[in-house]
Order: sequence, then C-alpha cells, then structure tokens
Amino acid sequence: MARTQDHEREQDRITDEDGVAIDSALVGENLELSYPTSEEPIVDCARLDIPEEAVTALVGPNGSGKSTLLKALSNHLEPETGTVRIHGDDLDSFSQKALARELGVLSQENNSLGSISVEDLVYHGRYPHRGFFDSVSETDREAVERALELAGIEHLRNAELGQLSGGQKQLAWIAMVLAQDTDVLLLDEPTTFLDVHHQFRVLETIRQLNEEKGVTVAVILHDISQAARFADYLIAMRDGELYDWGPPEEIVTEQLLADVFGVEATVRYDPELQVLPKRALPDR
Ligand SMILES: Nc1ncnc2c1ncn2[C@@H]1O[C@H](COP(=O)(O)OP(=O)(O)OP(=O)(O)O)[C@@H](O)[C@H]1O
Repeated sequence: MARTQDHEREQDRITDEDGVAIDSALVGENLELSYPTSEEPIVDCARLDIPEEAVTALVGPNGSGKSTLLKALSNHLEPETGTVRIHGDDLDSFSQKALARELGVLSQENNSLGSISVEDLVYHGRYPHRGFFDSVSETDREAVERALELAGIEHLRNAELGQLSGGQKQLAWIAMVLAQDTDVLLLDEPTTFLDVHHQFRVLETIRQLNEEKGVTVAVILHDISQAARFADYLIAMRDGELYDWGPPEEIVTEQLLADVFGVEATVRYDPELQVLPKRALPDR
C-alpha cells in the first residue's frame, strides 16, 4: 500500500515512481518511538524522508504520531531503535548548539522563559550563532528584525510574552525560530491559534523562505485541504505508521481520506482554488 515500500532507495536519496532521484535533507530509518509511560511503540516507521528544499506537510488524525515523529527528527525524543540523519550526519553526532544551527524547531511544548519581551525571545533564536561572551552583532540584529517583520509582529517587540494572545504568542515563537536562520525547519502546527490572515501569512513566509533561500520545511498541518494546496509533498500518518507519502495530487484520494481520517469525502482539484503560492515541482 505505502508508496514508500515501492521506492528504490539509495543512501539519503529517494527515487520516485518515474525513477527521478530526490535528495533528502532528513532521513529516519527503522524508527521505533515511545515514551517512558507507553507500553508499545507510538511510532513504527521503517523509513522516512524529508525531501531537500521542499515543503513537506505531515497530516493524519489526532494521536497518529505526527508530533512524536517530529520530536525524533529534531532530537527531542531519543528513538528506542533506529537513526535520524540530517544531510547525511547522524543527529547524535551534533552538539545541541551545532544542531540548532542546522535545524529550527517549533514545537507544541514551548518552554516557559519567565517574564520576557517578544524581542528578547526572538534574540534567543540567535544563541546557536553566538559564543558565550559575544555581544549582539549586526548580523544578529538584522536576523531579528527580519524575523519580526516576516512574522508581522514588529509592533509587539516590547510586549511581554505572557500578556499576549495565543496567536500573538505563536507568532513570537515562530519569529524566534526564523531568527535562527537554519536551512531546515520543523514546525509542529504553526498555524494553531492563528486567524486566517495570519495562517496565510505564516504559510506564505514558509513558502518564501523555501523559494528564496531553499529552506527545507517539514510542517504538521491539520487542515488536509490547506496542506494539499500548500505542500510539495505530504506524509500521511495513521496509527503510528506512515500510510503514504508523495505529491498531494497523487496521494490525496477518497481512499486515503476514508482509510486515514475515516471520512467519506469527494476529492476535487481545482487550480482556481489555489490560494497559496506553490512552487512548481521539479520535472518528474
Ligand atoms: N509525553 C507523552 N507521554 C506519553 N504518551 C504520549 C506523550 N505525547 C504523546 N503521547 C501519545 O502518543 C500518541 C501520539 O501522539 P502525538 O502527539 O505524536 O500525535 P499527533 O498525531 O501529533 O496528534 P495531534 O494531531 O492530536 O497533535 C498519542 O496516543 C499520545 O497519547
């Protein structure tokens, strides 16, 4: 069933059904993931690829293991078995700070930093690029300004994080991750709490970073039709397993909606409904 089973694979490279090779920024292999309290593995995945310089959306019902998988990809959860590589190197071979220069992560469990302004939070995103005794550089300042601007929250820079709305807080955390200025972004439900304007703005920013800087993005999205319109690739999870992956127009079928989400729905692709910019896929 799963397309992944059909693909021939080389090291950190996947080959689509037409034999076109796609490089992977992140690769998970033989992953069994669980928490100390879980009796059985929460996620069991033979192989997972996040294609380089593309936007991949992880979709699936509540509890299907999307966040757990993202935690393993970002080294926030030690796999029971298996490995994760980023650009060919084992995640274990990185110090926390070195990994933070490669990988920006928006998790659902944002650490409380106590009483802190939005601007100070966004400056935290620069820590992987700074030595312990370094003062703030011009590059840091520019990265923070750009991140505040991309998230559309320059006007909130002096606001206290704890006094913001859920959506404003989310934008502040997103700005912090953007200030990290990494080639790979892992984003766990970045559009949660956001009104439709800000949802679009965040998704457009992701697309812009992907198009202009070649940033690789893996993002958990709950709205399957938004994900299908937005992402280059989808990974559909069901019961802790990878059900299917591929370009949305190939994998989002009535069968998938029934099998993965348990809904009977009609799938219709209408280019006129294309509300978000989507990069042209490479020739396949
Ligand atoms: N910290 C934890 N300790 C124990 N079990 C957990 C923990 N976090 C998640 N789980 C369990 O792991 C399973 C998968 O959860 P996960 O958060 O990965 O799913 P998800 O697909 O991201 O769901 P959602 O869409 O609701 O965010 C769930 O059954 C959940 O109860």
